[in-house]
Amino acid sequence: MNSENRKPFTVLVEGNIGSGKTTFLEHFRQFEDITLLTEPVEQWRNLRGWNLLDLMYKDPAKWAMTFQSYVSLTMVDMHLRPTPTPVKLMERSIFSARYCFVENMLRNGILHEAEFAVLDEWFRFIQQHMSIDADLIVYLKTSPSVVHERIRKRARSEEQCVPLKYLEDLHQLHEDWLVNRAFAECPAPVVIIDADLDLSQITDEYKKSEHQILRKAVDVVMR
Ligand SMILES: Cc1cc2cn([C@H]3C[C@H](O)[C@@H](CO)O3)c(=O)nc2[nH]1
Repeated sequence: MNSENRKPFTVLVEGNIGSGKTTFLEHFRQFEDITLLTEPVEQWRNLRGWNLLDLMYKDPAKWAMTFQSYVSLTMVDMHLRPTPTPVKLMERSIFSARYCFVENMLRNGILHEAEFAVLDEWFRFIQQHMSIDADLIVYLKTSPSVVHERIRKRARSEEQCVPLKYLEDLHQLHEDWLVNRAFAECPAPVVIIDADLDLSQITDEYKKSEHQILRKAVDVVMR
C-alpha cells in the first residue's frame, strides 16, 4: 500500500483519438497496486444535462473554449486525486490538453487568440502552483488513417464527423510534443508503443511497456 504522504508513481497514457488508450488502461486492471483513472468523457457528455462534447463538435468556434475549460478542470481533478496505490495510470493529462488539443484549436482558428491566452494562463498557473508532475508517459503512437477507421467503427456519435485532417494535425502535435520535443518541455520520459497493431498483436506491446512501467514504479516506490 502507498504510505499516505508519498506521491504515487504517475504514468500518463497519451495518444490520438482512437489510439487504444482505454484498452491499454484496461490491460492494467489486473494489478491491484495500480489505480486507473480513465478519461472522464461521461462528465464532458453530461455536465448538469449539457453534452459539451457534442456542442463542441457541432459548433467548435462557439463551444471549444467552454469545452476545453471544463476538460482542464476534470484533468486537474484527476492529477490531484489522492491514490491509495503506489502507481497511478491516467488517461491523458493537463499537458495533452494544452500541447495537443488547445494548441490544435488555436492553430486551426477554432480558438480565438484571447481565448487561447486565458487557457494558457490557467495552464501556467496550474503547472506552477499544483503538484501535477508525471513520472512516465506511455505514448500510443498511431497513424491518422488507422485511428480514423477505428473512430468510424467505434461509432461514438459525437465523433462521426471528425475529419482525417483533424486527426493528422493532432498526430503531428503528439509527435512534436512527445517525440520531436519541438515546442514544449516534456514532463517525463516517454515509452513509445506501436498502437497501429490490431488488438490480437498489441498485447505483446503492452507486456513490453508493463515491465518498463512496473520496473520504474518499483524503483520509485522502493526509493
Ligand atoms: C485533455 C484532453 C482530452 C480531450 C479529448 N477531446 C475529445 C477527443 C475525443 O473525441 C473525445 C474523447 O477523448 O474528446 C478533446 O477534444 N480535447 C481534449 N483534451
